[in-house]
Amino acid sequence: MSIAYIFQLFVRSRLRAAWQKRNLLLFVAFFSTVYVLCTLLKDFPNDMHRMNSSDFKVLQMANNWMHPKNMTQIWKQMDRLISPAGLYPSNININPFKEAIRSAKIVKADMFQKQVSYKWILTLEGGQQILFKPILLPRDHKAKMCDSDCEHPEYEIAAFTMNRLLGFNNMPIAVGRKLSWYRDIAPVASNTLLESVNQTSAGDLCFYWQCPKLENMSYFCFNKGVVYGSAQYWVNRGIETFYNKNRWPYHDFHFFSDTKEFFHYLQGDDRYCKKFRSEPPYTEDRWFLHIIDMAVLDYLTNNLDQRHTYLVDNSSQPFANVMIDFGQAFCRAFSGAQLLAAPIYQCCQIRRSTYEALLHLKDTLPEKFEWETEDDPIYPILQPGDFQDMHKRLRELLSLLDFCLVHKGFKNVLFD
Ligand SMILES: Nc1ncnc2c1ncn2[C@@H]1O[C@H](COP(=O)(O)OP(=O)(O)OP(=O)(O)O)[C@@H](O)[C@H]1O
Ligand SMILES: [Mn+2]
Repeated sequence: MSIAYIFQLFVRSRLRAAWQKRNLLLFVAFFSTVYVLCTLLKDFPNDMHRMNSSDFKVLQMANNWMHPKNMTQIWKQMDRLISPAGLYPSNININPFKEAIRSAKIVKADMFQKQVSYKWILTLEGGQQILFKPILLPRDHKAKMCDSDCEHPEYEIAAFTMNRLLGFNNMPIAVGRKLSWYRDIAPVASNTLLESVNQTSAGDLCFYWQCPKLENMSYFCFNKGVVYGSAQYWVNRGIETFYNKNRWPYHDFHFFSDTKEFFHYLQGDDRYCKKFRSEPPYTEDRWFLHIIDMAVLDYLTNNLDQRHTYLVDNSSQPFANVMIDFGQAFCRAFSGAQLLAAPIYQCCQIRRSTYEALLHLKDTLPEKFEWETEDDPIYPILQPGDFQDMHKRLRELLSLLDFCLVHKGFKNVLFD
């Protein structure tokens, strides 16, 4: 046996060992890949909210993530995000949820005849419902009919956007949605909804509706059956409005109050605030500071209609504050706007996070608002005049708060 032969045997055995090891490596690599893929898929779509927008777009293109089989999961996940702190956490990307509300297939459509505004309740694939308020009135503010209680659903979207930008995160997600009556609604509509409209020879869908404060009914049409409106996530929890002695304590701060008395309080007298603070549940900071947050959003959007609304748990106990009902906001006919800020300037107390969000938005509001709404089917959500009024009111709120900070000191005004 020559040395060359022994060497050859040695080389061959090394090569064979290397080959076997390679197989082993391949084997390990294959199963690791399968394991990693399984882990990723297990959390999909649960992990959607951790993605940024570009990840989301890639995923959308690659996976058809709004496939019917994923929808139940998406809605379940949205429900799981609800906590006493709000309807969704601040640090998540809500674009996937907005997209789902805006485009999931409608499987059932009905009129929603609670309260007074014209609205539908739509069930989406996967079982989630949305409150859909069709836009009936022209978008320019000269044609506003808010003083007749006819609603502008686009303001629900504006209010939602501000609620999010202020970090409240307690308004159900509201986005614009474009629907075709013929394609999306008629095939799944209840008889009540079908019978409520008449089709004209031109293919428009028309109906009469009573705006509460108008003497006669108004006539509205969806041209060629195209319907634009606000689509709002329906919170599947018990929801209640806080009434006290047949009055609404939050409203006592403004337009239900005696005007003369109010101007007295405008001079910096906080007696009314003290009285309010002494009545449960407003003795508790959490509830009281929510009223201040409501006043911030109502003042910014010039909204009179909001009441203190909250979710209850299974034992009917208050669980989380929410904000709803901004369809009559941005009403120029309402002249007592400064009264909407009464809880703020009379009590001179506010969450530090709300104050800081207002400070931040003072200079960034136009770009932030644009960023949040630019892809909406009813963009621009606000007419330039309405937007400028809102920005002006934001600066006014900061001046009111500056006054408080100077007179009462930071530690008495800002709550952590
Ligand atoms: N997103 C939602 N999730 C769950 N419940 C909701 C939601 N939006 C509204 N509701 C319920 O439906 C009721 C009517 O809704 P909303 O206040 O928007 O109607 P409206 O006709 O504009 O009322 P109003 O006549 O007071 O202006 C609310 O009081 C609340 O109980
Ligand atoms: Mn309303």
